[in-house]
Amino acid sequence: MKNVAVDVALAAVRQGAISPVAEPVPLAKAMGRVLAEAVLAGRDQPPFNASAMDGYAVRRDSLKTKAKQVTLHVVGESAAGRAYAGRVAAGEAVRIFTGAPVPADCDAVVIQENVVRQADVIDVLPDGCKPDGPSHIRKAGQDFKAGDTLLEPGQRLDPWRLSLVAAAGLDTVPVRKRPRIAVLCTGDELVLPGQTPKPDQIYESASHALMALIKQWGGKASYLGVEGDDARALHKALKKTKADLIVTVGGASVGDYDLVRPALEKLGLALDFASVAVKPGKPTSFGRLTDGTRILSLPGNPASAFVTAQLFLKAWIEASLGMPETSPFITAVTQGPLSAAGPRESYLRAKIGSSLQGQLQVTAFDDQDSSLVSVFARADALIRLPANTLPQNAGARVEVLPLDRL
Ligand SMILES: Nc1nc2c(c(=O)[nH]1)N[C@H]1C(S)=C(S)[C@@H](COP(=O)(O)OP(=O)(O)OC[C@H]3O[C@@H](n4cnc5c(N)ncnc54)[C@H](O)[C@@H]3O)O[C@H]1N2
Ligand code: MOO
Repeated sequence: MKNVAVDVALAAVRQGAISPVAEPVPLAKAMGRVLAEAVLAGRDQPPFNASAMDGYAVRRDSLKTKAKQVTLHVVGESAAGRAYAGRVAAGEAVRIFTGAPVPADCDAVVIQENVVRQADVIDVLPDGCKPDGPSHIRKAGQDFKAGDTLLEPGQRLDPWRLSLVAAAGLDTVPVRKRPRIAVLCTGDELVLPGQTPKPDQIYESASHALMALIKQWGGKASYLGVEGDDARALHKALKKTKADLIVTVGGASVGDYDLVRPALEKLGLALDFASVAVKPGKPTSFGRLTDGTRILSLPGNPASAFVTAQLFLKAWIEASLGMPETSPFITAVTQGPLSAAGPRESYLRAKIGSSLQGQLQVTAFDDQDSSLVSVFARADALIRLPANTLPQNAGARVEVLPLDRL
């Protein structure tokens, strides 16, 4: 397959994912990891009828009266973690606190604001005696019930899902192993930040973003550094790398110094596709080496590398973690006119906002050159224009891919 459409490339990348492997991790280290198994509830939550307020647990029929207020005897106390185990008869009450088990005989809690207490006697004021008033009781299992599936395999653990795992009582979670991804940059013109560039050199700026994105998306990133435009050195660096996926950056196009492909071919590269009809990012390729290592070659222009990473690297990682395929797109209205797309599916760096009417709006940056690092640093979304999209007027609805900004 030579030059393929984005959806064809995406299908090939997902097809080329590695098989997910499970490993247990402590809950404290599970943030961002993807579940290998469903999380089931072992017991009801709450496990007992619990008071939602501080006050007095009573039998509702004790509150039925024609008088203005009811007098009850306080026979005990139920605190969170220290239940009252005795019986409660009509005319009796138990002092109770938020989160404490409601005694078996009681079916309502009168909040303490509606009570006047003297020693072991309470007078329930009229506001506390309403027969159809709230019970202030959280029923056992209101949150979830024993046996419920709380989380599905393939779901990523975020702070709120971690809380749910903790509420189910698990201290260890079965998650999918993070695929190992090595990033190699190429080009004689590149020096590392902190080094002194010659007048014809620039700083290597793509790998830091790619490594951070790999980690955010669930991979284990390692940096192979920068190799110059030297076929033998490239071959050597690639040959000794142990990874599930090697991401190369730069040297992917058709110039005399685009030496990544020949170096990979010496290692038995079999390509699924050699380039993609996408702008930016055309010189993106994917395949595997004889030893099974997957190869994703991204173009060197930073914006091209970041757009193709967003599309293909993310999809590969998610498929290798066994995550379900979901569409990342939302719809918004373009604030300005947009030029025609041309024969490649196009991704414009853009900023999302909202109008006074609450409509989601998106504004493409004027300069869409694929070398621009500064524009990506300001963008929070990509506008997707299918191949051959005609010029769009301001106000047209467009598909938008929000970036995973922190
Ligand atoms: N005659 C043609 N020329 C080009 C074509 C083409 O089809 N025919 N394609 C163009 C397109 S599209 C792109 S995108 C670029 C990509 O080329 P490469 O992947 O070979 O990338 P390089 O030439 O190595 O670098 C391009 C550009 O990016 C800078 N770069 C590279 N790596 C980094 C890095 N890690 N950090 C910062 N900047 C980096 C590099 O200095 C170049 O300026 O090819 C077009 N040419
Ligand atoms: O595809 Mo290149 O990435 O257009 O600049």
